[in-house]
Amino acid sequence: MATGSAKNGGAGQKKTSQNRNDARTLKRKRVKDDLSVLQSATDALDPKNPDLKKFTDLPLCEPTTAGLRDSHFEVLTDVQRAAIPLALKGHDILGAAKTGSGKTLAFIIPVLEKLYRAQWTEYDGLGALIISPTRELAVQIFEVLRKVGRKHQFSAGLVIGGKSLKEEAERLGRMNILVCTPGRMLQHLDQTAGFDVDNLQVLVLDEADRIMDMGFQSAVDALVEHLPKTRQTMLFSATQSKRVSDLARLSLKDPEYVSVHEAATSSTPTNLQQHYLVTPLTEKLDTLWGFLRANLKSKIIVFLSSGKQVRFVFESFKRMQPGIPLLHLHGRQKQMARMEITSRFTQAKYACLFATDVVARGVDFPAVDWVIQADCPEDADTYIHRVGRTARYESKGRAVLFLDPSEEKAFLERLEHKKVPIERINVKENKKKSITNELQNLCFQSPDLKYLGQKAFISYTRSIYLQRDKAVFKFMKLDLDAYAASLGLPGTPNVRFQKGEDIRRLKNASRAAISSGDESDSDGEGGKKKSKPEVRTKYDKMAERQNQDVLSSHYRKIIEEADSGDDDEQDFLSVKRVLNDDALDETAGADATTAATAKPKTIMLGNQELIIDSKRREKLLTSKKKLSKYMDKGTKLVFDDDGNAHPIYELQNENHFKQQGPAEALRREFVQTEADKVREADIEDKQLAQDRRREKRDRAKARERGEEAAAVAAQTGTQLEGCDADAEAALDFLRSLPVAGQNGSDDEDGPPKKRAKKWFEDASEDEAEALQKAKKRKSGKKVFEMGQEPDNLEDLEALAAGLLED
Ligand SMILES: Nc1ncnc2c1ncn2[C@@H]1O[C@H](COP(=O)(O)OP(=O)(O)OP(=O)(O)O)[C@@H](O)[C@H]1O
Repeated sequence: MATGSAKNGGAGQKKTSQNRNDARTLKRKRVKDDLSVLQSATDALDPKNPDLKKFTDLPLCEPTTAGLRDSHFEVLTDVQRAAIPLALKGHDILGAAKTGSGKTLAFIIPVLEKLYRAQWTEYDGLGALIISPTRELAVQIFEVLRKVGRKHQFSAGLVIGGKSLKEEAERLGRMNILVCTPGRMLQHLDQTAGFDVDNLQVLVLDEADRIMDMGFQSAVDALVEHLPKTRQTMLFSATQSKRVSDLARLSLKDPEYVSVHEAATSSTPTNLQQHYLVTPLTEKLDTLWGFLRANLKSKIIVFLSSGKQVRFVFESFKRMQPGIPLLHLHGRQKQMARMEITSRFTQAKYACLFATDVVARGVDFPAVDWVIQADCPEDADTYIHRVGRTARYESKGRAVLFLDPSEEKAFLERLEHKKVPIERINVKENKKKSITNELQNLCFQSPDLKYLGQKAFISYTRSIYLQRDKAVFKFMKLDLDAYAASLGLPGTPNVRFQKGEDIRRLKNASRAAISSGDESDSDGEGGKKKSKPEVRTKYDKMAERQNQDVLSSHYRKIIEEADSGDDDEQDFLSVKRVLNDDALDETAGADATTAATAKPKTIMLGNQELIIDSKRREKLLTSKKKLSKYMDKGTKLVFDDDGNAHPIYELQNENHFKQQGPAEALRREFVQTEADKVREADIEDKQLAQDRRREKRDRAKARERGEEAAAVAAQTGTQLEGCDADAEAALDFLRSLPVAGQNGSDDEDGPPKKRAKKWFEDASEDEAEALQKAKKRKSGKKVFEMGQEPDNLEDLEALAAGLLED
């Protein structure tokens, strides 16, 4: 039975496996047929067909179609309609379309289709590489890929750093599609053994113009060197570079230019309202604060030029509590923090995010109402990307650009050239409010905030100085002192140019040139500028005076950083504090003198020069008591019988001294007299000691007599009730007696006094005492030390015996 059944089972198994093979063959055939249908449909596809409206109109495989359907994507956007058919046909693509127009899907769908059609499996290795300039954007692309590609069997990974290289490397080998940032990817290509990209089918560069520009140039060049030339390449951005050199570097083959909005009247979304307002640099924070207070029920992104600006504005505004949740994001934050903030802002209904250009490109925050560019962007392209964070897809949005009067003309020309429609608005006069006082208070109360303010000041000044477009960013026109004051700083950080050049001097030099007509682009403003007398506020003085100790470590840090030269920023600029306070004069050194201001008032007090640099000092001059510390301390005098004053130690008149006799004889006479005095004092001391010993003996005899009387009373039976009471009475009596070595004055209550050691005390006295005690110890008797008190009867006996022996 067992065998038979086994036989039957074997036949059944054979049949099942036969069926499975048949099913597999059938499936393979079906897929092959599907693929050939798909391919013929793709070949027959007319990319310019105006009837292509929906994703279902495209020759897409079932998993992609299902993924799109489940993600509720139905209708093609312009860029998708133009780019996807060309990409499906295998063309290299150079795609440019407005922000928020759906470029991500325009490359993700062709990527999925390409690998599906190649029947890519896990054994084929890496099939597609998508590169993004920022981590935030990479994460977002990865999310879209996961959503739309959910019905596919491909494995996909995110390589953006933030994890150990080893951890990432272990998983790389199994990935079919990777979304990455250029630097991290290059690191893997160089260092991860067995990571093979020879088979790569598609390379995508999102925000290609950014990836191709200076910052990533070398990383991208090195990366492309690892990739096979046979791949398909797609480049997308809202502001596309068509530079031949860039395209050559990526070895694009006859790329198709997809520029769907080229003919449009504007390069920004039509549902975006754009405005600018002219606000001097010194009033920028006032304007920003006023704007936030007026838009508490909004979702706002505020772009600033550097991480340091972001931190300072975020920290100071947070302390002033505007009434809207504040967040901040910049590239120096840890990866986890960046992701956390991104997700919090995504979910928030009302919030204000202060950010650098790290989120200027590609990031798709939902429902942003306002984009504020508080610092002018470096160029019109950056402007377009920043404003593109609102009015995405079909939603509406508003953007406001803050311009300094010196930036207005040239930057508006740049925007016009790029077809950006923008209108001027003004801040209502009654809404204007200065927050300088609040900022000054905050900087005074918090040295950390002041430190951030100084860093923000330096980084802003530096960024303006380094800008390429000198027609827009006129460093020489900045009023640095007023700008520093507007940040709440008690003084203008002394910004230094590399290799000891002082920017202040540099500015002054060119102002001189302007006034003599040397600068061609001068509009006369620089020449008109007069050097204002330096006004120091109450806060300046308070901060200088009171914060100096707390801040010294910060300043040391700034100066050390500048000296060490490991911070690229500090390579270029550094801050040296201008120290006015006397206490810090030493540290200020020669450098401070370069920035020294008007010479302060001084007065002479005795032979001291007192600097009057504050009201406090001036007030001090009215108080005699306080002044006394600056006056001479005076000399002590003694008066002789005739009432004449003499110093305590007065040198004798030399002639008078000589008349008294030879110096050696006088010296000997003096020594002899002093020695006699000491001898007499010694005799007196010895006599005193003898008297004390005698007193002691007398007291001991008196005590002895008392005890004898007590013993006689005991023998005669004169016993009172309660012997304990007797013992206690005896104790009291004995306690009242002076113990060995104590004189009468030590009889008082209270702790025993330490005997003062006399000068020239006879050591033999101590030794004799010590000898006696040793003898008593040897004899096994209890020894009482000076000041010790008897506690019980046994102690009393010992004490009495000791007294008798004395
Ligand atoms: N066909 C579509 N139907 C509906 N919504 C879409 C479609 N395509 C894209 N979107 C949505 O439009 C928004 C913007 O898309 P996407 O981020 O791809 O824009 P983009 O062109 O890459 O923008 P940017 O230039 O700023 O990077 C996203 O929220 C996306 O989900």
